[in-house]
Amino acid sequence: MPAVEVRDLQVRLDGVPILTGIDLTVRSGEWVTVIGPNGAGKSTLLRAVGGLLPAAPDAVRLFGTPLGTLRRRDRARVVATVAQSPVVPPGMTVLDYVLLGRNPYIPPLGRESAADLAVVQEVLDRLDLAGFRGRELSTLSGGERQRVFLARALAQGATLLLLDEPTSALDIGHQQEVLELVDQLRRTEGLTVLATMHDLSIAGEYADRMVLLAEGRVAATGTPHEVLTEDLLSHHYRAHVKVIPGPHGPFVLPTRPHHP
Ligand SMILES: Nc1ncnc2c1ncn2[C@@H]1O[C@H](COP(=O)(O)OP(=O)(O)OP(=O)(O)O)[C@@H](O)[C@H]1O
Repeated sequence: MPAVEVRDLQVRLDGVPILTGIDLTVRSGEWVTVIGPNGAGKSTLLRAVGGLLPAAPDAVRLFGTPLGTLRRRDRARVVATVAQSPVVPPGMTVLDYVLLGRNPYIPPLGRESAADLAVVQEVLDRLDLAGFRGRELSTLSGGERQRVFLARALAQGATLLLLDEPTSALDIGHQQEVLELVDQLRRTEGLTVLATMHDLSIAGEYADRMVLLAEGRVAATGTPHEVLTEDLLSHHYRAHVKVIPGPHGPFVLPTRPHHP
């Protein structure tokens, strides 16, 4: 059974059509990355799949269950989202923020258990964040904060991870560390990943399949080799690029246009 099934998804925001006729299947254990120019609708698609938009709940099924029939708490055990700029409650420490990921497991009016704290500590260790436990989020650098957002999602223990630009603020070392960790969790814990990324070479290295969105519609879908082509990218991004083969996927290099 697929982890994500999207059929003919239409999203309008404030009367404006943002996504039109989107079909998308993500198999269990697969890593699918959505690419596309600014404003194409990538974040909106992830928000719709994560149940964060009221639009068309019947157009999305998670592990066979229509999204609209899942209660919030049950949904949170199935799908965890790392948004581009999550809202952070003022004054909150890293530990308390990552503990929010355990909310779906804490009984109403109850407190976190020792097991919840152990899960959080393990995630903090894995993401190189143990030394930041007591720090207020507002005092962290952009990259440190981005790792904390991912930590909260991993602490949630959901099988489907939605990552909206998870590495945009990270240096190349931390980019690799975070993406390798997610890929390792995918292989060892059977996580399914649906991500958006602007770095096309990195996107192609990690994804099994890619979806190119343009103006709210699916313009292409397939393996990184099928989607990351000079023709498709120059047409939809209006960019001059060179695509060269790499060991884990094509490398996409922006090149300056020729001037006569
Ligand atoms: N409430 C709204 N009303 C009207 N238009 C909206 C609303 N919210 C988002 N949009 C528009 O929807 C389009 C898609 O936005 P979205 O954030 O999904 O794009 P994206 O592909 O993730 O872009 P980026 O690469 O810049 O992050 C944009 O043109 C945006 O301006």
